Amino acid sequence: MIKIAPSILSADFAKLGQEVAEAEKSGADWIHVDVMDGHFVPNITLGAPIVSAIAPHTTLPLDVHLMIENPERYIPDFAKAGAAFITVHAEACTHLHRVVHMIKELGVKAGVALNPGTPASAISEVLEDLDLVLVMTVNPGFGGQAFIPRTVHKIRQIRQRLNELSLFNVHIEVDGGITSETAPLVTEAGADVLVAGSAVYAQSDRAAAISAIRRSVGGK
Ligand SMILES: O=C(CO)[C@H](O)[C@H](O)COP(=O)(O)O
Repeated sequence: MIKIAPSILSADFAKLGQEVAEAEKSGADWIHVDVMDGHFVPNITLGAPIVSAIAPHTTLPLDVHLMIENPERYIPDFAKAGAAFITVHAEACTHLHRVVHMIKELGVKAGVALNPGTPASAISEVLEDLDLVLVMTVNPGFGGQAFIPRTVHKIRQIRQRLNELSLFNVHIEVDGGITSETAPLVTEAGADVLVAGSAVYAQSDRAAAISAIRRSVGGK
């Protein structure tokens, strides 16, 4: 079953509680929260207090994507704030294995993200410890960017490796430029969680937007 995770990066920040509640009512599966620090990526968004503030407005899993340097400094705060998943970037972690285990020891599911320029091999030594691999299909930092087609082969490569290792429960999430046109390309390659920012939150009818993405991948 394909999961759709609207990214609140494209939501109205002045009414985030309502925005996450509306996404849930409109058929979303997870809520994706983009945390940016102005160092790892050239944009600043939000921190753990905002995650705490939106948590009571939804029953959906909060999928927190840390686009920050030194994520280990903030992981306990995001766990306490109610994150169901915490994803760190391979490029931001000198001690990736330690960081992944830190997330898991806090009782949170652990993900690692790869930028478009980072090969799948960057996570080969931690693959068996992960709940989720996030393949960035744009360079992180901003919503509304164009999907990078070259990232599709990496999704296929990672799904193949997960299958070889019998790791059938590890999610492959994609993020950036996901629309009804690009969603079939990534699900065919093996992605099962689709982050969609502008394709959901920039639309006036969020339920129709989520349905359109779901239909594009065969309603799976
Ligand atoms: O992580 C992100 C940007 O770094 C966002 O989640 C992503 O860009 C979603 O926006 P859109 O669907 O509009 O591309």
